[in-house]
Amino acid sequence: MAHHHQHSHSRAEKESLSLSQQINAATREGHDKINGMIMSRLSLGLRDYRLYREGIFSFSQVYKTFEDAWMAAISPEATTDPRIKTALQSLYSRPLLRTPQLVKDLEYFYGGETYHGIEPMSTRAKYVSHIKQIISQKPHLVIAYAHNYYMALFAGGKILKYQISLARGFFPPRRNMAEEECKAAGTNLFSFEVPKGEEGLLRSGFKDALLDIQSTLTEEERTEIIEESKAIFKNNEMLILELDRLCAAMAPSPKDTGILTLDENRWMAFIRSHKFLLLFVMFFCYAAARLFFF
Ligand code: HEM
Repeated sequence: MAHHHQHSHSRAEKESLSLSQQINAATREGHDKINGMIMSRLSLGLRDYRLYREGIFSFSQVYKTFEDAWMAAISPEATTDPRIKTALQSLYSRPLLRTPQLVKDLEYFYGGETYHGIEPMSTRAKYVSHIKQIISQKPHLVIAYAHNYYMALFAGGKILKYQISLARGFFPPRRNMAEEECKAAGTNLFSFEVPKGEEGLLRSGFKDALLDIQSTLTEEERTEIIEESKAIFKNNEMLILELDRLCAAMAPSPKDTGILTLDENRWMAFIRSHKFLLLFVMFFCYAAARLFFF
């Protein structure tokens, strides 16, 4: 009886989950994995801004592609289904857009250097063409991209910004710019051009708008948004693995940033690289104990 009650209760709860909560629940595993992957690479990226800028270059391509596709889908001449067009218009908020902010970050980190384009056969390029194609076929999938890539900035993004701001000597000096100015010039990705203290309103504004429009979506569209969210986390992983290859080809300078990331892998790596030493120490202790006590 009690069991039955509990069961129906949890089912009722599940049915009342908002689309945002359903996305978060469906991507929890993927999220935890990417979270670990990014945090364990952060201290390396902060040793050399050339590694960090390679990373934000990848993500700038993602934001630019879905934001451009979004603008196209809600423009007056777009042929988007009016129902979806209205939904995408009500989610739109200019200060959320990351493309202009990432352009500023990249301009700062590249300075006078020539900015490389996107390599045709790269993971980035494939992800970009996937986003273009899927959004042109199913414009409601903009919601998956917007939810995951904007909400990310209000949780993990805050933590990243804080860690980046602590990194000593990370921000490359620029002519006529004090260190604080450099810091601001390189972290636009994580800042929103709204009056101070109103950032939370951007986040809640997006969530409220999504709550308002979710009932205008069909069951199938909602399912597709959840499925695409899972694909987004898989694709983020692919981007990170590509960055590993790209960064391995660049030699980071060995200076330490003093940033310790939450990283259990460090211990595993220590044990792996010192296993013979650890074995020897254990054997030695055992032998010493035998010698003394028996
Ligand atoms: C590409 C990478 C990432 C994406 C797309 C992403 C996306 C998201 C999304 C969509 C949420 C749910 C937010 C909400 O509904 O309000 C979230 C929550 C969160 N993320 Fe991330 N995230 C990413 C990386 C990270 C990283 C690297 C960290 C680690 C610092 C992190 C830490 C968190 C935390 C602490 C939460 C809040 C969890 C909660 O409230 O239950 N995320 N993220």
